[in-house]
Amino acid sequence: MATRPPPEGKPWELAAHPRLAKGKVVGVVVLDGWGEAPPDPFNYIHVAETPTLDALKKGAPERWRLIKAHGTAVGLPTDDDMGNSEVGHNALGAGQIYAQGAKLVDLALSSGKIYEGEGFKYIQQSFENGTLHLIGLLSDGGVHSRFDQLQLLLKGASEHGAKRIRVHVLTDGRDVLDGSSVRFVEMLEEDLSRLRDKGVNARIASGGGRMYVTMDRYENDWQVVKRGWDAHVLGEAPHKFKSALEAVKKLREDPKANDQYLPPFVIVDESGKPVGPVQDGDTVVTFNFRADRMVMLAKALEYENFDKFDRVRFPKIRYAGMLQYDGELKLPSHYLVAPPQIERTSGEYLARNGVRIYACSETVKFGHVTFFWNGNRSGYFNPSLEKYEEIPSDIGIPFNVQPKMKALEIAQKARDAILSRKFDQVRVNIANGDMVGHTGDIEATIVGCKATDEAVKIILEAIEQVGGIFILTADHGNAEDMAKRDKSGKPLRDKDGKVQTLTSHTLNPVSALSSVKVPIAIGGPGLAPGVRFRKDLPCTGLANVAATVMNLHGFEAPDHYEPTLIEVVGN
Ligand SMILES: O=C(O)[C@H](O)COP(=O)(O)O
Ligand SMILES: [Mn+2]
Ligand SMILES: [Mn+2]
Repeated sequence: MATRPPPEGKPWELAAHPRLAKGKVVGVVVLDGWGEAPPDPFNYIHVAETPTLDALKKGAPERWRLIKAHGTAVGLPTDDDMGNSEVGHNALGAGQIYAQGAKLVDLALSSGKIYEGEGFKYIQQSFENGTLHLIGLLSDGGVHSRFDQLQLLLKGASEHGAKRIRVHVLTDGRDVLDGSSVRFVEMLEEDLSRLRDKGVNARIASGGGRMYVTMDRYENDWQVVKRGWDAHVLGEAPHKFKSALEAVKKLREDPKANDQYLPPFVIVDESGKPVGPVQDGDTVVTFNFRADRMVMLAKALEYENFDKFDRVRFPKIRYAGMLQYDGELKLPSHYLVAPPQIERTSGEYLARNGVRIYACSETVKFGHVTFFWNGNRSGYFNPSLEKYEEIPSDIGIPFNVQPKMKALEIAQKARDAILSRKFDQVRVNIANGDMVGHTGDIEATIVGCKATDEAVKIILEAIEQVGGIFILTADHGNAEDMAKRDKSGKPLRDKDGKVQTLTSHTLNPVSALSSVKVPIAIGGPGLAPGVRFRKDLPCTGLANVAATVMNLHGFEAPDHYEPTLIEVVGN
């Protein structure tokens, strides 16, 4: 991975493409969670009415194809790893494949290097007298965290001196099946009991469902993080239990309960006292490797000056992230594993070559099309050439209740940006396939997919009006398959005969189709007539898109980029 290192010291100037003109407006549309799968009653993209997107597929066979969006094609440890927004947008924007957080943590743990690094040495200093708190997502989804990494870290930390450990668990049900929280808590309790046998005072101290407690992103709703702070740090929550297993089982008895949205809880001792609030002299590690849903908590844990909610108490702790979550903000300042150094992204190249860029999405995906796209870098490369616009997402309402989300608003902003002719690239992320897909609500997902199609129509019409070019793709799958399946591809049913809903991103279990592919389409009146997708590149993925986009802007891509998907034939 990252086989061809970026050319240090090489010029930033891009050569002109020999056949493609500069100066066309290029609309770059990323449909979030929009994979390609065979027609099927659980393929809600197929079930929904999507005439605009259907026309792209049927209308121009040389300008529509599939590319890989999961596993090693996006820098994940194996091809059994489903894709996600972070690695997807990193690959789309960077044009190169980097070993991603999940893999870097695996390597650091298996080699033991994690325990030799500055970050671990820093937290280790508090092991003698303080408690080690581990906060993160309890899941084997491999998107934000992995259970086996937590297990190794618990074992390794205790072998390296941690005597008192408290784990604060966020239940998933989004990247893994709803209800799996019970099994994960059971497995964690077994591990902690083994540690106790070895004399380590180890317990689960608090928890809650990831979407309601702690793991908000892009500052959509600080109340989510406050609920986490109260439970994990202050030891206060509306629900108190003697054990985490009792907590998840009891809280799930509510017929509307769901792992993603479990209320916050704390574990208390016989006298009703919380077993593990964070105190002065303690250490906190947030064990998620992925940044977006840990940055807000990291700010609360690290910043002396903080006004997003009343922390009540700001304990003097040593805090480290599994990774550094924001390289620009240097947040957190201490971390156990160095994040991938994603360099020379297409955004930076294009800005340095005078391309004016507009990027837009709604809050829940805004960082995807800016921060992730630009290699986990916040801010502009050149503020005089770029404009990033965020449309506030709905707060406090699940996306199945408002499944159209802000698709139309994003499309209208994109249309205005295209028609203004102030920008050469207008880039958007349309979130519905993913965000509504994660709710597992069938009817809502169909509405969301239809809204996506309508938004695309608006953008393509604007491109048509200015004689521009569009390139449309996705970052990973989600809404195209919402049934959990057996190895033969047959939907799995629960004990009542109901098909089990797949709320996660997709990974087709059928061996012959075991890769997840997303569509990519190009077109628009500005596209030179001889442009078509190459046929000599059978193994392509999201990382091939950046070179393609550069070509559409009239530039050759740098040599170290994954190859372009297009060629120009004829005269
Ligand atoms: O954070 C989330 O919402 C999910 O775990 C992954 O979805 P995303 O990769 O599309 O953001
Ligand atoms: Mn996504
Ligand atoms: Mn998602």
